[in-house]
Amino acid sequence: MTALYPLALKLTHKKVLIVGAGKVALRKLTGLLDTGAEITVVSPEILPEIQKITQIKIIERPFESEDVKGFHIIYAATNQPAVNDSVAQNIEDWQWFDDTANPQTSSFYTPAVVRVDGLVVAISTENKDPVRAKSVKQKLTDFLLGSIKS
Ligand SMILES: C[C@@]1(CC(=O)O)C2=NC(=C\c3[nH]c(c(CCC(=O)O)c3CC(=O)O)Cc3[nH]c(c(CC(=O)O)c3CCC(=O)O)/C=C3\N/C(=C\2)[C@@H](CCC(=O)O)[C@]3(C)CC(=O)O)/[C@H]1CCC(=O)O
Ligand SMILES: NC(=O)c1ccc[n+]([C@@H]2O[C@H](COP(=O)([O-])OP(=O)(O)OC[C@H]3O[C@@H](n4cnc5c(N)ncnc54)[C@H](O)[C@@H]3O)[C@@H](O)[C@H]2O)c1
Repeated sequence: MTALYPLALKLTHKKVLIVGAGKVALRKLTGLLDTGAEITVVSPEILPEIQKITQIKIIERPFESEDVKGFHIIYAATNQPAVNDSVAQNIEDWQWFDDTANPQTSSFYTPAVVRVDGLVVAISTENKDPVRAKSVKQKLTDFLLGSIKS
């Protein structure tokens, strides 16, 4: 596999679309909320925790192919692989796309992120072991918090 390339992106005023509004979508949203991105969610059913978020636009219906137009970053996070695939098929070359359940069609993956004392550390397993990314995040957080105290 070719090497992945990490970036620290400024997302202020960038347009982000999340297709689906379940548990995975909520996790992506949680990571994006403080970034200044302009976030839209499209999904027929919306988790109550997502419904409560005031600074995002919610479109309460199934995905339509035109929805991806103009978005810089698009996540497919539905529980329907065929819907995620139809999002992928409408992505243009300049758009960044993450099918949260399909590395083949994705052009990036979402890392686990640690923010401690002015450091931002992103941990990726190159999509091989997300649970390991979560566990390394916890250990690194404990280590960094410990190193601040000492
Ligand atoms: C790091 C984190 C960031 C985030 O999501 O924001 C993240 N997953 C997290 C948690 C988590 N993921 C899963 C569980 C349930 C475990 C269980 O069942 O016990 C939990 C734990 C939980 O939920 O607590 C399962 C899982 N995840 C993926 C699949 C594959 C699939 O669906 O096919 C499966 C099913 C696997 C299976 O069933 O075998 C795929 C992806 N998960 C990624 C990221 C990307 C790759 C990152 C990398 O390179 O390592 C990618 C490709 C999605 C993407 O790129 O968007 C976040 C850490 C939370 C934190 O920060 O605390
Ligand atoms: N990336 C990860 O970390 C991870 C972890 C576990 C599972 N998964 C995968 O992600 C999928 C989603 O998981 P979840 O727990 O969020 O599921 P979920 O059931 O909580 O949510 C699915 C969402 O998709 C929406 N949806 C269904 N059809 C749609 C359509 N036509 N248009 C737009 N939205 C539509 C539903 O309304 C719902 O909001 C799972 O099926 C699994 O394959 C990924």
